[in-house]
Amino acid sequence: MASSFSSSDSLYDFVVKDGNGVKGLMDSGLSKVPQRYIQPEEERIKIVGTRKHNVSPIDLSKLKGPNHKKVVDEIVRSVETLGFFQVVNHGVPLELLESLKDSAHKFFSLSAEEKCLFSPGVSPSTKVKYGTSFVPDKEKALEWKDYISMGYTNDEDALQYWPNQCKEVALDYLKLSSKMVRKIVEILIENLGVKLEESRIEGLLGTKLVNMNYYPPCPNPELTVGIGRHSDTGITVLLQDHIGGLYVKLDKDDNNNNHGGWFEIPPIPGVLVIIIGDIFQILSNGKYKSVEHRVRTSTESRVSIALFNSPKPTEKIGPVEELVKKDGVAYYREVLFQDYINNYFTHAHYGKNSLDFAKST
Ligand SMILES: O=C(O)CCC(=O)C(=O)O
Ligand SMILES: [Fe+2]
Repeated sequence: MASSFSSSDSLYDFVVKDGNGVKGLMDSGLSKVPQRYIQPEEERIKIVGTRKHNVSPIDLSKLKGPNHKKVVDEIVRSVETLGFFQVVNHGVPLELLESLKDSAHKFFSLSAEEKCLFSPGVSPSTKVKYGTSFVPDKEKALEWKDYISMGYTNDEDALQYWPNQCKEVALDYLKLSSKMVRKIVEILIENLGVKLEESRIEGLLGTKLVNMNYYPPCPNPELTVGIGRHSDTGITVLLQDHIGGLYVKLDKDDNNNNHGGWFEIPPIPGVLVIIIGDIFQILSNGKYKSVEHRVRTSTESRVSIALFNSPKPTEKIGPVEELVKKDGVAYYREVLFQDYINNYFTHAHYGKNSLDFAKST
C-alpha cells in the first residue's frame, strides 16, 4: 500500500525510479496526497474565485477569403499581448482529436511494466520517453503528472518506436497540426517586417515532439499542481480534454480591461490552444510574448496532448537584426538552441526563468 511508504525516498523510488508514476501511486490506494507532492502555499491553485478567459477562438478557415487581414491582425494582436490564442477550423479533424484523447487514456491505463518499456535507458529510442513530473530530481515538490514524450525523426521511426496505443493518431496529429503551425509562423515572421530563408524557417521548426500528459485523479487538488508555472520553448499546439485546468498568466492590458494575473482557459470542444514560447519573444526582441501557464489537478483524471515545435539544436536564436536596429537595443543575446534547451531541462518549472537564460546582461 502506498500509505505504508516508510520514507519520502521510498515513495520517490516507487513513483520515479520504478516507473509506477503518479498513476501507480493512486492505484495503490492512496487517500491523501503525500508530502512530496505538496506545493508551497504560493504555488497552489485556488478554485474559488477563478477568473475565466472567455475569448472566442480564431477561425483559421477565414485566412482564405475576404477576412484574411482581420484574422492575421487577431493572431498578431494575441501574440503581442497574451502569448496564446485558441483556434477552430484548424485542419485537424474532430474525430482525430477524440481518438487522441482515447489513445492517451489507453496508454496510461497500461501496467507500469508495460509503460516502463519506454523509460529512459530501456526505451528502444532515445526520442521516446515515459516519465513522471518534469525534472523530479530538481523539484522540491513533484508535479502530479505522468507523460509519454514522442520525438519525431521520420515516419518510419515513429511507427516503429512510438507506443502502439497512440502512434498512428499521434503522427496524424503532428502532420496536420504542423501545417497550421507553419502558417501561423509565416504570419508572425511577416508581421515583423523580415524575410527569412526557407531553410531558416525549417530550422526554427525543426524539432517536433508529441507529448501526452496524464493527470491522475488527485485526492487533494488544492495542495498540488499538474504542471507548475512555466513557458514553452517554441510554438505549442495543445489539445485539452473536457476536465479543464489550464491557466495562463496575463498582464494588465492597455485599457486595464483585466486586472492581470491567472485566468483559466475553459476547454471548448474541437478547439486547439496555440501557446507561444520563449523563442518568439527572443526573435521579436520582446514584441511577441511567451505566455506563462500552469495546470491545476482535479478529483477526475485529465489528459492533454501537446505538439511542441522547437528549433533544431544547432539553430542560433537571437533577436532579428532589423528589429534591434529599429529598437536601438537587443533585449536578448544570441543563444544556441541546444544551450537554451539544456538549461530548460536542468531546472524545475519556475515561471519564465527559461527565458532569463537568453536575457542580455
Ligand atoms: O495540460 C495542459 O493543459 C498544459 C500542458 C503544458 O503546458 C505542457 O505540456 O507544456
Ligand atoms: Fe506548457
